[in-house]
Amino acid sequence: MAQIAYLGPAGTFTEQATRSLTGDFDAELVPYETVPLALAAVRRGEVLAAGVPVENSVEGSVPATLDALTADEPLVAVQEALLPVQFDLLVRPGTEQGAIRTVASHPHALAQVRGWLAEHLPGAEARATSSTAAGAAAVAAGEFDAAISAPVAVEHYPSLQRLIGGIADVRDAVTRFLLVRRPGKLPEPTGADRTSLCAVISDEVGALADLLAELSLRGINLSRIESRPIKDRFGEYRFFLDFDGHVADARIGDALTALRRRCSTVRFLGSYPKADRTPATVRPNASEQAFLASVQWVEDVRAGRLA
Ligand SMILES: O=C(O)C(=O)C[C@]1(C(=O)O)C=C[C@@H](O)C=C1
Repeated sequence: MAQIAYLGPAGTFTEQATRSLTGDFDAELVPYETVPLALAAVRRGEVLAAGVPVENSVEGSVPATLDALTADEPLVAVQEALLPVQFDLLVRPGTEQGAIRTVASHPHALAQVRGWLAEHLPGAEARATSSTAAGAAAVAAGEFDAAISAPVAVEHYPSLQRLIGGIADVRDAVTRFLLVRRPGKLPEPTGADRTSLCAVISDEVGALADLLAELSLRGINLSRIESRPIKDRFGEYRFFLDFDGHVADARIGDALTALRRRCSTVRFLGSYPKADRTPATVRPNASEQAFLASVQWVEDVRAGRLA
């Protein structure tokens, strides 16, 4: 049976998302304490893939995931999932709301309930844990008074109880997750795909604008751009780009050849079906037929068949 890593322990949002991503095949889910550890297990071949959180509609990208994706040997995303995110406040039985002095959770989760905590637990101190479920485990162990957890967590920590449910500063908050593997056969194009990559450009006038122009000139819709510092050289950045389309599509392949020439480093991070299955809108002069016909035209000119 395939083993799939996820950010654990049991009861995280990532576990839930990874279960939905691996629902089609027999998989044993293996918890890891951090995203870098889960991705390292994929790189070593200890597990087939890992489910990782990548961005949240309220708090933005998950830096640990972006950094770990590019820190070492290449990995590629093969599937994507979106999960609505609301939280429970878990406590040991008998704990009253007024007695809560410490609240533990993942920093991304704490950021998504900052307003709620200020209003309902103004005296409580927020404590960061490696995941929401790690917060619940710490409360069960008596280290903190309460945890901000995924609604599924209470099933995994029977010594805890839900004091309050449905907590969220933003009602319709969503987190996006990826299933990541070592490079191999890519998912087939579906017409509703996303391509992710990471590019390093030189520090010169217009470099980022020129990179983006390569996409817009080919009618490619950019859905996310994010920069992360390179870390060992102050002022230099990696740009993470997500755009509509599959590397098998002519316009995307053409754009990638241009980016490869323009950027000092390009790392392909996958072409995979979009979770919401919204097809890419492609203008006529960027369609597959338009690209293939223009390549054919150049071949005919080169072969002396056309002028
Ligand atoms: O701690 C968890 O439960 C996670 O799966 C991590 C994570 C995140 O990194 O954003 C996932 C979803 C929520 O947005 C809060 C925390």
